[in-house]
Amino acid sequence: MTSLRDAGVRFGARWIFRNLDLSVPVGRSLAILGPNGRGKTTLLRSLLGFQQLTEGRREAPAVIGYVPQYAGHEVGYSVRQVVATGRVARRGLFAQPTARDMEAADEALDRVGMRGFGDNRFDRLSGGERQLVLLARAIATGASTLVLDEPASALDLRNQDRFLSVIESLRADGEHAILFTTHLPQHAAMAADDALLMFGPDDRMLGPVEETVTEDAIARLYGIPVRIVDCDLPGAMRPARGVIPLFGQAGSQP
Ligand SMILES: Nc1ncnc2c1ncn2[C@@H]1O[C@H](COP(=O)(O)OP(=O)(O)OP(=O)(O)O)[C@@H](O)[C@H]1O
Repeated sequence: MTSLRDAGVRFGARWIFRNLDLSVPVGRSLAILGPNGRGKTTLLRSLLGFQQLTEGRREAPAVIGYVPQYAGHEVGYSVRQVVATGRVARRGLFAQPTARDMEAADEALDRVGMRGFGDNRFDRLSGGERQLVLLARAIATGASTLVLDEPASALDLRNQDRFLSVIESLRADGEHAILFTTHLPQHAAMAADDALLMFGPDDRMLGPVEETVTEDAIARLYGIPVRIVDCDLPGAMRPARGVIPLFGQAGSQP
């Protein structure tokens, strides 16, 4: 279980969030939504223990799989080596990957559809390819909690679909607690059990996506009207949910 209790973070005089109670048990996923600068990364960093809380308490497992918003360049390392670092991290700074670590790295790469890139140099991958590799690295840690900061921001539509399937399979295996931030409410609707909508430091909505990712709530969050469309296509594994932003209509909002 990863949780925050009565948590708050303040930078100078500005509270980013406060009075926050949040817990994500194994077997569930939580999407965190909010406009730019609202505090999503600060919240994830607080959950990871990288950001000290100004008030409140944090409870988390010793190892968390983390996909940062911006990756270092890892100059000269192969994709497999980068993914394998996810496994050795828990054994100490100077540990070397074993044959089993490399095997686990390949399995994780398989899971995100990047096995064929294993021998490529990580620093020569595209932005979207790197995001998938970093997701594989987080999976390869074997951690039960995965914290993903905008993990799909550079992915094309096909790879967004792949990413959503990976999250879904991690959720279905009942062995992971998953938290991710996103600017795409449809990703929350498709891959999360619960959503946290950050309206302001002390103003938020937290609950099942069916109750939180609604046209009214998303319009209030971004100041843009949206329409939510459910599509139940014949032969599809399950219904799809789309959130369509009505660009150019913000002025007509109350
Ligand atoms: N260490 C810090 N000191 C002071 N202010 C900070 C610090 N870290 C973040 N901030 C500020 O806190 C606010 C929240 O930042 P954060 O990165 O958490 O937002 P975000 O919701 O993740 O934004 P985005 O969607 O643009 O990635 C921003 O205004 C940022 O400038």
